[in-house]
Amino acid sequence: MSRNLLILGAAPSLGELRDTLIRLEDTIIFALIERSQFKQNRDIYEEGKMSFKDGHRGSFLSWFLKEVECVHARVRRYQSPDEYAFTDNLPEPILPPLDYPPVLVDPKQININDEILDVYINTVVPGITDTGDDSNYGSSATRDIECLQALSRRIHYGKFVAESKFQDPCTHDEYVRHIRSKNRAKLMELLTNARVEEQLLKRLKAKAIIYGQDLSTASIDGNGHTNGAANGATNGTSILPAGASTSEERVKTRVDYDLVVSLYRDYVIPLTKEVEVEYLLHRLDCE
Ligand SMILES: O=C(O)C(=O)C[C@]1(C(=O)O)C=C[C@@H](O)C=C1
Repeated sequence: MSRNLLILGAAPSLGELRDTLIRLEDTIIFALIERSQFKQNRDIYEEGKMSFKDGHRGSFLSWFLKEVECVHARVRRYQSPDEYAFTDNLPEPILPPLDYPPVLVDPKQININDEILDVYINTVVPGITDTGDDSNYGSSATRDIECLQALSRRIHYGKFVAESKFQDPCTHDEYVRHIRSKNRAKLMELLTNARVEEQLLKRLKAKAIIYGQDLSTASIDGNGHTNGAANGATNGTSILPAGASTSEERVKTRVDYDLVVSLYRDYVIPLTKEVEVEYLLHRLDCE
C-alpha cells in the first residue's frame, strides 16, 4: 500500500518509501507499453524540424512539455516535493499552497531532469519503439510526457529514501562522517542494498512479462485463466506463455521485458542513487 506525501507525514519509513517505488514500477511499465504502440517518430525530438506559430524554438516535445507543465504548475503540481518540472519559468499556481510535511532539506535544489530526458530520448524511445514515422506526433509526445513524469518522480524519490537512511540511528553517524569528508564513493557504498536491487529486477521482469502480454488472441476461461494464447499469454499459474517450458524461452510482449529490466539496471537505479548521493552531500548545508 502506498500513500501520498501529505498522508505519510514528516518521517516516512524506508518501507513506506519502497512501497511507493514498487507502485511506480507499474506506472512506468504501463507508460512504456503505451508509448511503444507508436513508431519512433524521431522528428518530434529534433530541434528545427517543425516551426511553431508562437515562436517556440526547440523540438515538438519541448513545446508540448512546456505547455503541459504550465497547466500542471497552475494546479501546483511542482509544489509537491516529489514532482520536478522539465521546463523553467513556469507560472504561479492558481490554488493556495498545500501544507507538505517538511521531510526534505532544500527539496528542489537537485533536479536531474535534463539527464533523464537525454536517456529517455536517445536510449529508451529507440529501444521500445519500431523505427519510422507514423505521423502520430501528438499521441507519441503525450505518452512521452507520461513516461518522463513517472521516471522523474521515481528517480527524484531518491531524496526521500536518502533522508530516511540518513535519519536511521544505526547508520546516521557514518553518513555524517562521509558527508563531512565529501566521500561520494563511501556514501554510494553505504546507501547501496544489492539484495533490494536484485529483488527489484526479478519483480520487474515478472511484471513486464505479465503486463506486457497481448491477451486479445487468448481464450480465457471462467476463472480468468488463459489457454494457448498466441502472443505470450500465461497458462494461469506460470508467467511463461503456453508452450514455453523454460525461463530461457523468449516471451513476446508488447514491450521487451529485458529492455525494461536493463532500463532499470543501467539508468533508473543508478540515477536514483546519484540523486541520493547528491542529496546527502548537501544534507548538512543548512545545519
Ligand atoms: O531501496 C533503497 O534502499 C534505495 O535506495 C532505492 C534503490 C532503487 O533505486 O531501487 C537504490 C539503491 C539501493 O541499492 C536499492 C534500491
